[in-house]
Amino acid sequence: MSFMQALRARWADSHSLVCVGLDPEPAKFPAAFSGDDDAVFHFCRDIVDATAPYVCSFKPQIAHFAALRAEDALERLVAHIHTAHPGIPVILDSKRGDIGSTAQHYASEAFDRYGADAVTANPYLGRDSVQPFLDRADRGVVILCRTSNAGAGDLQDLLVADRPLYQHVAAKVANEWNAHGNCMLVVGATWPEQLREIRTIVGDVPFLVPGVGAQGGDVQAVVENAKTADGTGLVVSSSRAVLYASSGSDYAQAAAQAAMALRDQINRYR
Ligand SMILES: O=c1ccn([C@@H]2O[C@H](COP(=O)(O)O)[C@@H](O)[C@H]2O)c(=O)[nH]1
Repeated sequence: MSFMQALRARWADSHSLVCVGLDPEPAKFPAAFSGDDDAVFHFCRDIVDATAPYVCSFKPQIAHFAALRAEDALERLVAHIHTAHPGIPVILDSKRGDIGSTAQHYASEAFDRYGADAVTANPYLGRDSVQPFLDRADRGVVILCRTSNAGAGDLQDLLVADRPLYQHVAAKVANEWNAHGNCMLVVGATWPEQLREIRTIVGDVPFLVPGVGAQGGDVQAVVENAKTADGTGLVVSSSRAVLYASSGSDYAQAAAQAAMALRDQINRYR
């Protein structure tokens, strides 16, 4: 089954558009993990197991593992998700992009080393830099379009032929780069108007939407502005608000509660 087929099946089976982001920060782990040499894996595994019933996907962010020299924990975590929770796709958030010969290795890193079902990619080197990802038709390619951060507009809003650059990215991905039907776009929850504009440009291309929870994005505006006609089309990602919902011994239950509450909040507006 391809990534897109798996995502659609999971949207239906879980009745959830929630993606839990896996951004380990040991300083925020509960006290029980102090002295645990494999704390990154154990903490993330507990979060995955507790939140799995409420999610359509998981999104590990690679820098959070690499900075801790925990790439091995990331490999084992993705393998754990596939084994313990088959059918839940994993989106590796690595925002890669380089000349084609190097991008080939980034694609292999995401899909062959880590076993991700999809990967985030940076479009600003152009199509050849993303082609090695696009060519893996069974995997997803999630392309940065209008990011959630405060400075997103510095470059993404620059007018090119009378349209903001992010709209060119949206149109190019939807009309040219999505030949295998394996593309998604990153559009931040913090930009409701842009969510609506981009949905108009790209039809049913799914969005990965970070920025709810810790970044303050408005869930109602996200869903109402960016869902597709069938009430799907969105992978709404939250990391810190779920992972660190409690720093006590109830961390896993608190994470499950936060994921479930986000699922229910989203579903109210679908
Ligand atoms: O535009 C973007 C693209 C990616 N991210 C990533 O998503 C999570 C957000 O974490 P929260 O704790 O839910 O704020 C993080 O991994 C970012 O690197 C993004 O925020 N915005």
